[in-house]
Amino acid sequence: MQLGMVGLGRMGGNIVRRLLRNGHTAVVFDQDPKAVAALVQEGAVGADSLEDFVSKLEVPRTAWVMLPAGDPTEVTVMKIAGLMQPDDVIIDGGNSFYKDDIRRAAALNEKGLHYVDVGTSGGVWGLERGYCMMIGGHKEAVDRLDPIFSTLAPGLGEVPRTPGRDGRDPRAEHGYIHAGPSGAGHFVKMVHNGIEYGLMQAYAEGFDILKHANSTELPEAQRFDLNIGDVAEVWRRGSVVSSWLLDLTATALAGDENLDAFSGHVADSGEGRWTLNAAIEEAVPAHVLSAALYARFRSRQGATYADKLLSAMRKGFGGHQEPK
Ligand SMILES: O=C(O)[C@H](O)[C@@H](O)[C@H](O)[C@H](O)COP(=O)(O)O
Repeated sequence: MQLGMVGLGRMGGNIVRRLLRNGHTAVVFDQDPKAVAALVQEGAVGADSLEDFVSKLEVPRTAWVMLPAGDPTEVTVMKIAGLMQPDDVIIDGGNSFYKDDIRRAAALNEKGLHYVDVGTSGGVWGLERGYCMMIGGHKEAVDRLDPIFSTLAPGLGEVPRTPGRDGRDPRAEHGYIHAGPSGAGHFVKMVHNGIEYGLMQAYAEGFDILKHANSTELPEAQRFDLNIGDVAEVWRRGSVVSSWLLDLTATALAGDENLDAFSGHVADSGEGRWTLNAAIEEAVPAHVLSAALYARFRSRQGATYADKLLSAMRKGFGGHQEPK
């Protein structure tokens, strides 16, 4: 099947590669002509503008937009929509806010176009391992795109089948779901990323405690000089907390246990905040996910104003002096 791809960064470029390697064809466009040229070398058809891109797509057209969420995606989706014909499909595969999907889908549906939101997980490993996809949109469009999704997905692989799933939608165990109408795909991906923050924070805090087990604050007999790289490694083997995030942790610690290459400043691109907004709108308690998001904010500050205020209060009621 032919797919058009706009945005040939780490995700878009590798999605096209995985499709080309598995017998599909692709038309590609990026602001950077070098990114286009690289994929043309690998068998894609290149385009030098969005107009050229749309003109090279087979009817009914399928254009996947893989750009940063917000303005870049909004502007590109709307521009492509203006160039397309009824029954064509635009896929937003980035990490868009689900309410933007709902709005965009309604605007595109008025023109007879389909809008499909695809939450895509797998990062730079997706080319080889496949991408986990959470899809929202009209059944007709999602079903039409099945050859693309089934190729991009990891497939059954070596993951043992879940007992009791016989007779259920087989797409889930192949690594993709049609979650519901427009926005549902990115809604599920948003919560996935909220959980990602919480899991990452849990590992980070646990390893911090292990790393400081030799603290001079502790009685000497209770100090442990632990090899935390080995702890990460052993937990990968049969422990309850084994996971891919732990695998990545073990790899990082095997490279440099002190993590000197990192400043400790941790960014966030929106999904964790949106997950908490959803929790508030649903009145669902989300203690861990909130704490994980705030830990990221905290990582970007030294001593905060709040910390100084805590010191001021301790000094006030107890005469405790904190060194400046
Ligand atoms: O599932 C994934 O493959 C990742 O979650 C991916 O989507 C991306 O790496 C995150 O968006 C980073 O999110 P933060 O910048 O918010 O950590």
